[in-house]
Amino acid sequence: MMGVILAGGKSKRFGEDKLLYRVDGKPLILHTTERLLKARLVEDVLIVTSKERREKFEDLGFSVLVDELLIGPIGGVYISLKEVGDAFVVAGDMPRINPSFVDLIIGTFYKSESLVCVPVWENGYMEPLHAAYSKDFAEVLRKAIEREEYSLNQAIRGVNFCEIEIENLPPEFGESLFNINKKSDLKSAQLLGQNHVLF
Ligand SMILES: Nc1nc2c(ncn2[C@@H]2O[C@H](COP(=O)(O)OP(=O)(O)OP(=O)(O)O)[C@@H](O)[C@H]2O)c(=O)[nH]1
Ligand SMILES: [Mg+2]
Repeated sequence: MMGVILAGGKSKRFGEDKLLYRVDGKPLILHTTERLLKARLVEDVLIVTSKERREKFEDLGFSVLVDELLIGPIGGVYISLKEVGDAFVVAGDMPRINPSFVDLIIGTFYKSESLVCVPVWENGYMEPLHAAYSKDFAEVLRKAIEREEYSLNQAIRGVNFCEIEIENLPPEFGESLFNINKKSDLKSAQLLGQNHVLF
């Protein structure tokens, strides 16, 4: 299926466009896309961002879908499913994506009858920005957006979805969910990079 990378956020906590910020010699978003493309079940990737940033990502060599809504991740997921059908969606700020974990989620999705397959922590916390979505979920999202209900988590909880329990998996799969929100998160990203060999 298509890999979709959400890149329409404001990077408020980071203080400048985090997805173009260079980490280990290249923009953060390239770390995310390169890892996502290593998943066997991801055919290609697509960036979903604002009109203003379209060119910046095209210059990096990506296909770009413009998010006119900019109401948060729910809008990016909605537009992608409408445009490309089934998709594996991640946030652009996830430089430690584990391709085997992505394949596990997509494989589980294909075997299930669910509209969404999403990793879930023991405490119930869901990771909707590292999840497989059916094109049929677009209609559910359209209705939620129409009602001005912009919580992706709430929309998922309203349908038949499958949960992938993170704590039951190898610990390096959990690292896949690590994301960069503040400048200080970069330190942990680099440390992980030096100490762990994922594949
Ligand atoms: N297409 C799209 N992507 C979004 C939108 N809002 C957030 N994202 C992306 O979703 C991912 C996770 O969001 P956050 O970690 O909160 O990133 P952010 O919104 O840029 O950062 P903050 O402003 O600090 O919250 C990031 O890759 C964002 O670029 C949106 O309205 N549309
Ligand atoms: Mg984040």
